[in-house]
Formats: sequence, structure tokens, C-alpha cells
Amino acid sequence: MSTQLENQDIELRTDNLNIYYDTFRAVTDINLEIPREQVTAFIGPSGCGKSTVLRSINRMNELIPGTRTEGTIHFRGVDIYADKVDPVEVRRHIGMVFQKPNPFPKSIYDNIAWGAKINGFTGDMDELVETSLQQAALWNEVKDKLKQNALRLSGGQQQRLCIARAIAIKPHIILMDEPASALDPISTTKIEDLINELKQDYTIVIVTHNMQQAARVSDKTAFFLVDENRSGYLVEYGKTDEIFFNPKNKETEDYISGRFG
Ligand SMILES: Nc1ncnc2c1ncn2[C@@H]1O[C@H](COP(=O)(O)OP(=O)(O)OP(=O)(O)O)[C@@H](O)[C@H]1O
Repeated sequence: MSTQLENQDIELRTDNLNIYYDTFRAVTDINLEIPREQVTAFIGPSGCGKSTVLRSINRMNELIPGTRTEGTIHFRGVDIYADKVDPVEVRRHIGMVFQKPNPFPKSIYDNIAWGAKINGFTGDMDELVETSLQQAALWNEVKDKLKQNALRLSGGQQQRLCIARAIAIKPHIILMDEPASALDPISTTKIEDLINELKQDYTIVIVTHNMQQAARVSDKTAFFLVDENRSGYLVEYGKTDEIFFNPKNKETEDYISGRFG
């Protein structure tokens, strides 16, 4: 997939995105411009379609039978749902980290090396493993036990390993679906610090139920609600400071003040 940047500041754009599970329209007319090398947070009550939109960004939704996507998503100028585009290739550019850490039941080293090999990496594997672990702020904790099974790491370490695994493929975007919700406060802080570091090199989109977390880590925030048909829609999208402290929309204000104020 050869990409071309339309606008250097915009990494990805959705236009009139509608996503269905069979006949149920889970989200309606989502129009978003995700800025490059910044953090965008998706917030809103349960069921408003945050994860659905997130998964559509790297075509993970298609792995769920009965899903249908209308509208377009352009990543660096390329329509990622076009017929000629391979979804596996899309996922190489747009990686994902899930709510529950899901390392492979293999060594720490192999967790990183395996994905890179499958994706055709032929360079110095030791170096890739080290730099990926360093970027994920895990290297110092695991450098002496790279052959140990990853499942023996703590939950927070496992999640940073999953981030290292995503980074090793050298994506442009990392999608994170509630990446810290299963972790203790100290591990959560580490993940948040890491997100702040990573945005120097990556575009990050994060779903979170934690308003404080959205306020701390994101540059832009998208607030979703459901309409009378239970379909999710975008109420307001803008700079995080404005969404939290000076929202334009009454519904945003009510939600933020109820959950955050
Ligand atoms: N695999 C699926 N099959 C059918 N319906 C689904 C599926 N996944 C999600 N939905 C429905 O789509 C809507 C949006 O769900 P989604 O998980 O995207 O919302 P969310 O805002 O991420 O919720 P939460 O905050 O609880 O994770 C909901 O009505 C949900 O029931």
C-alpha cells in the first residue's frame, strides 16, 4: 500500500462512516480528522460505538461476521477500504493494543521477534527487540530475562510488551482500546507516561472510560453519544482543553461535569 500525505497534519480521515452489525447501525455518519503524531481520545457512555469506530480504523471489524462499513476512511490519502487494499497491509501501518494484555505464550524475545519476522523483517533482530522494548519503557525490567515466558510478567509489564510488539512492526498509528483499564494505578501511570513519549513518533487513538486519563494524555477528544435508535454519533470533537473546560455542546458539558467535574 503506497501512501501519500494529503495534508501533513492529518494522519487519517473518516467521511460519513456508518458501521452495521447485521441490520443494526452501530454508528452513524462519523466524520473525524485524526491529527498526526498526537493523541486522540474517544470518550462517551457504554455502547456509543467508541470501540466500533476504533476497530474500523485498521479494518479489525471485518473479522466480526455480519459487519458492514459504509463511508470512507483515508489514511495518508489512501482509501483503506478500497477493493485493491489488503487489510493485513492496513494493520501493518495501523497497529492495535487491546484492553486485556494478550502476549503470546512465548518468550519475551519471541513476542517481539515473531510478529516482525512474519512481517518480513530481515534486519538485526536483537537490535529490534531491544529498541522496541526501550521505546515501550520495558527494557530495563526485562533485559536479563528475555528468554522467560511473557506470561510470567505482571499485567502492566505484559501490556507494555504488547505495545513493544506493536511498535516493532513500525506502524504509523497505534490504536489503544482501554489499554490501562485492567491495570493498577502505578501501571496505569506508566502506560500514560509511555503514551506521552510515543506520540513523538506515532499517532495514537485511545478509547478510555477514564475522564482524567483522557484529559491527561490526549490532545484531541471525540465525544460520542447514542441517538434514539441506539446508534452512536459524534457529539463534539476538538482540542481536549476545549472539550473539557469550554465545550460548545450542552450534552458534552453535562457528561463531562457529571463524570469529571
Ligand atoms: N460483535 C457485535 N455484534 C453485534 N453488536 C455489537 C457487536 N459489538 C458491538 N455491538 C453493538 O454496537 C454498539 C456499539 O458498541 P461498542 O462496543 O463499539 O461501544 P463502546 O462505546 O465501545 O462501548 P463500551 O464503552 O461499553 O466498550 C453497541 O450497541 C453494541 O451492543
